[in-house]
Amino acid sequence: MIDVKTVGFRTRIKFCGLTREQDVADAVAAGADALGFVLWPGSKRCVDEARLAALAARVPAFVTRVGLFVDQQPELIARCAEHLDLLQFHGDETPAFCAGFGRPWIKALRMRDDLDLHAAAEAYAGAQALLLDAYRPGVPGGTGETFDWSRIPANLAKPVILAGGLGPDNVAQAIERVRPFAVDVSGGVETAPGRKDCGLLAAFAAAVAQADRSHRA
Ligand SMILES: O=C(O)c1ccccc1N[C@@H]1O[C@H](COP(=O)(O)O)[C@@H](O)[C@H]1O
Repeated sequence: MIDVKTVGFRTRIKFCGLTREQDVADAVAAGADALGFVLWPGSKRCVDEARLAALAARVPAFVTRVGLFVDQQPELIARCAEHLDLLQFHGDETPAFCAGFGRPWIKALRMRDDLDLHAAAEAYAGAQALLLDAYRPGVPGGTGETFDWSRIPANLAKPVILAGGLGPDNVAQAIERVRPFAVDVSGGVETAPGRKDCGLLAAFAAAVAQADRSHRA
């Protein structure tokens, strides 16, 4: 397991749900480590394969291109993977399904009351990390809601990507409480679904950097 308390550690940032070239540029300028593209048609942030290709081509080296899927056809995922560095599975995909595309992957888990995180970490042992998001029945993600961060055990066997209702105003508190490997945000840096705001992207990244500095002090 990664020791996030190591001197020099910095909390990684994933901005998710990008749909516009300018937002890609703004997110990279703000200091993004990863950019997420939603391929699930049920989302207002969904991009089709052509848009994915166009946006992914704008992402510079050393910034990870992440594709988000919710229980989708393997043929679509395989085609999209050509433009992606990492796959994010946000539905009920099995570990075997997630591992079937020859790409690194992460598994999103929605924090339902009965979720056993240790068991999930064991089941999804092949994942690069677990992304933890709020649970709302019938909605696979992107709810803009937080969850009880104290439910995340410190000794989980996988790196944690904390998501769900984060924004410039609460991300520092979230980092202080959880010490995740990375934070993931969509709605908290938008003016409308799929439309990121340059100022909010920068404010979010600044809040993460400030939280990291406070931790080291
Ligand atoms: O963003 C979406 O529309 C979406 C749809 C379906 C599954 C996941 C989705 N987004 C993911 O949810 C987290 C949390 O979103 P928010 O910050 O609370 O708005 C987001 O980071 C995406 O990874």
